Amino acid sequence: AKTYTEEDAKQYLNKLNAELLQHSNMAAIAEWAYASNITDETLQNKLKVAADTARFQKEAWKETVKYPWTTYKDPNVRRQFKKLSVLGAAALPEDKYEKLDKIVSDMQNVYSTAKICDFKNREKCDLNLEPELTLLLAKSRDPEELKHVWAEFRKEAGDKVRKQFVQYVELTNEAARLNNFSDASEEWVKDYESAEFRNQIQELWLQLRPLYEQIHAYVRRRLNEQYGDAVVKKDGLIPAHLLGNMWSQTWGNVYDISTPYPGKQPVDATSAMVEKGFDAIKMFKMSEEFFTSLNLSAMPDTFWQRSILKKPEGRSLICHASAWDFYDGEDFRIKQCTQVTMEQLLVAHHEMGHVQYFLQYKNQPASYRDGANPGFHEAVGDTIALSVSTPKHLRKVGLLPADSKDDPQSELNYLYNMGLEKIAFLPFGYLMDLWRWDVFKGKTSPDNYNCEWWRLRQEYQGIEAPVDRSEDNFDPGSKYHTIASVPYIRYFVSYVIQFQFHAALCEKAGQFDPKDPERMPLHQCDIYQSKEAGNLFGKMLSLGSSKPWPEAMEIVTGQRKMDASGLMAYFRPLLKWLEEENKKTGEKIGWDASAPRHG
Ligand SMILES: C=C(C[SeH])C(=O)N1CCC[C@H]1C(=O)O
Ligand SMILES: [Zn+2]
Repeated sequence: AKTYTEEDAKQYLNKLNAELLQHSNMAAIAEWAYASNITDETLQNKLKVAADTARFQKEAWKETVKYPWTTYKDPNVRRQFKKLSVLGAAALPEDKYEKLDKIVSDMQNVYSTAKICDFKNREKCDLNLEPELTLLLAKSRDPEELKHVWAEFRKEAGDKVRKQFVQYVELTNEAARLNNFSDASEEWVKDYESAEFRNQIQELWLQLRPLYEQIHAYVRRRLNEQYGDAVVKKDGLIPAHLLGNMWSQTWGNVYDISTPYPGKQPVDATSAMVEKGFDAIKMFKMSEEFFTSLNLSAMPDTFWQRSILKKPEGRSLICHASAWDFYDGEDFRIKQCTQVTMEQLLVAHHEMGHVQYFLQYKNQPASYRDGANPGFHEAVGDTIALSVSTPKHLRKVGLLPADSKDDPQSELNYLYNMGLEKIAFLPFGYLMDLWRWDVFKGKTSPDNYNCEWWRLRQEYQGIEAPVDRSEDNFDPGSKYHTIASVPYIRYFVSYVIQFQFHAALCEKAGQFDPKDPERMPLHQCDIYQSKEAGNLFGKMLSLGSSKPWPEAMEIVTGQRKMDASGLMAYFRPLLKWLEEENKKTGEKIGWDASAPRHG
């Protein structure tokens, strides 16, 4: 019989690694072909290649688990076997695997091709989420038009996939149990490698909730001024359609109707980008240049040849922005239906952060080609974008008027605008998987999917639906990650740790001193062209998932915990101002959890 010594195991890992990369490359090519051009044949090809890959993974797994890897001495060998011993969805019988893959593909198709009729011109019925509905929700100040867009999209997207989603939950849980998890929620948090992870997240939310309640109270007051009591009550829940975003997850698009100090220098570079003739390529070239200024990697030629950076005409595709690793060390791509706006410039940096991570760990073995944990992968680009967003940096690159200066009121406006992106997001980033964890555990059953969703939206975000909701609706399914089976707590983690990374890199760049934060405020820091900061970041990025994430965290920040210190330091001046302002206007902070439901 074959022996399974540690030496044998190392040989086995080398052989298996090459095969895994080869299959991952083929699977990525087939997935890209479908996501960038949705047709019956690209779907069939994707399902076939995925089934072949699953068959290979299952065969490999049967061999992998024969190795007594927990007895091996080399922690690196043990760690690779630990990761390779979780087979994932490929553990399902082949017919069920294909059924699950088809369901998720079809749900993405429904979501990505959903179209509605225009509010004003009911004959025009070809409005897509990107770019038309996104633009309407950002720019319209007509509550009735906003309500129409909000409700009609949900009819065409989430409501249409409710039945498939129920089957998706059953199959995903079946796969998790075949991997010895009690349900899919346990498998979804495994990469955080801590039994305390969900408690840590809850602790962070309790620490950050006061900050959220302050900005919520201020925005509610400004929306009440804008739209009146009949549309927005002064002390209740904020109707979801007024917040400038299809999911009310970031509120940057209501900055211009809630500016603390109007008439000061702009904080948004969109008009300058349009004026200077920016296009998608220029936005991504600008992002690449920031990374190379840090002594991090440029994009390989194939990136510019094969990425899709503008929405192609005349075909269906998944527009939701994504970054792709093709696991051959050369082929890395982004697919983004880019619009020329500041918000999209930041999304471009977000996606380029993913590709930078791919590039930094491209020599790691297959099982280590991931973020230290999924939150790390989401935090790379956003960390850089915290520097890019500063008025100082935007002036330096000619995207804000050079003569503008950083007077206290302009600074507050800037911090408020950042708060509308980063603080407003926190409860949404948390509740997405609070809802799904309970669905996978069976605590939330199909007959109260939507009721539970709106209970969480009310409890955590203090928002409500602008029109009546029932179990005929399926609003969670109108969010991409729900129907694409992409976990979401990674973004909550990212929005916390990106400020820890920013504080540490700013310190390294000599732009922040935690012992004297007043001297150089963290929100003014721009690490542009700091090779010291870039080298420190690169040291962590190159590890991939080869070490437990606290070790990766320690490389950058000198300590091993995920904590709110960076975020609180960054927003301290804003919190102080919001508390004073809300006290001055006598705002009620928070909302009644049992406030009567709208409509
Ligand atoms: C841009 C991406 C691709 Se990973 C994304 O899905 N994000 C980035 C921020 C939160 C989340 C969302 O859009 O819901
Ligand atoms: Zn991302």
